[in-house]
Amino acid sequence: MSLALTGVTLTYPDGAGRLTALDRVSLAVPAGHLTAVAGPSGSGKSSLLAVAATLVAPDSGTVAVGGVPTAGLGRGELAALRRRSIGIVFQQPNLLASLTAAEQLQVMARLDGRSPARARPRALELLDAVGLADLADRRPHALSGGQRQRVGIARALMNGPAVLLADEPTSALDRERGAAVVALLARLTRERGTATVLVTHDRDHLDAADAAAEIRDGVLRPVRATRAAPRSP
Ligand SMILES: Nc1ncnc2c1ncn2[C@@H]1O[C@H](COP(=O)(O)OP(=O)(O)OP(=O)(O)O)[C@@H](O)[C@H]1O
Repeated sequence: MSLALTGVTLTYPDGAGRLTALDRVSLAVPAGHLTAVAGPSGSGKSSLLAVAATLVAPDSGTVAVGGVPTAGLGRGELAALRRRSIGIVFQQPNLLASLTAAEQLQVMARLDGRSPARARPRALELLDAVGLADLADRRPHALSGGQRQRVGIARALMNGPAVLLADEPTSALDRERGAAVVALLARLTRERGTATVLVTHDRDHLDAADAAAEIRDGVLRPVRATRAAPRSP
């Protein structure tokens, strides 16, 4: 299993007591599968991704990324695991204003201690995969919101992660462009073999996923078991 959360409970301080953000959550995502998790505001979606991204350690339960249990790892080892094995797509892509689309991706290689210049062919290949081959040298101000989000998705794949985590990547887009971004995530998940988790408040996006779950008050419930995703025509 490329991503496995088992019995994960996460609490936050809340006045004199604790607020349970995740309540014994288990989630297993194999390589090449997209799991979508829908839930209303405050249900625990961001907390779920933060734990899966190894940014927050759970109070109890275990997280394994690419088959590696994270519990015994130190800060440096966790940071290396995140750089190499986890890609994150944010609500807003937060692109750097002065860099072109290709350079946004090449920066990822630099952060991993590799040459940005040598990473350019891979950056161009990924921009092609997200439908932006012709826009590689555009800066963010000259890209639409949907195009910027596609750059964010390509950037998340730059280091060839085993796990791809997408935090409401459609929230700043209209319905049509949002659906296109989810379809793109589903296709890239199959093509690149990532274990992908998409969290969303929009239940309509569940249909595009291989497996669907719902989260409420920190409790995760499957709404549809794993099935083969519909193939795009
Ligand atoms: N750092 C924190 N300290 C205390 N409570 C927190 C903290 N972060 C989140 N919470 C609480 O934990 C619960 C789950 O929050 P979380 O951000 O995971 O929900 P969400 O589903 O992502 O919400 P949204 O869709 O609004 O982003 C909420 O009740 C929230 O108020």
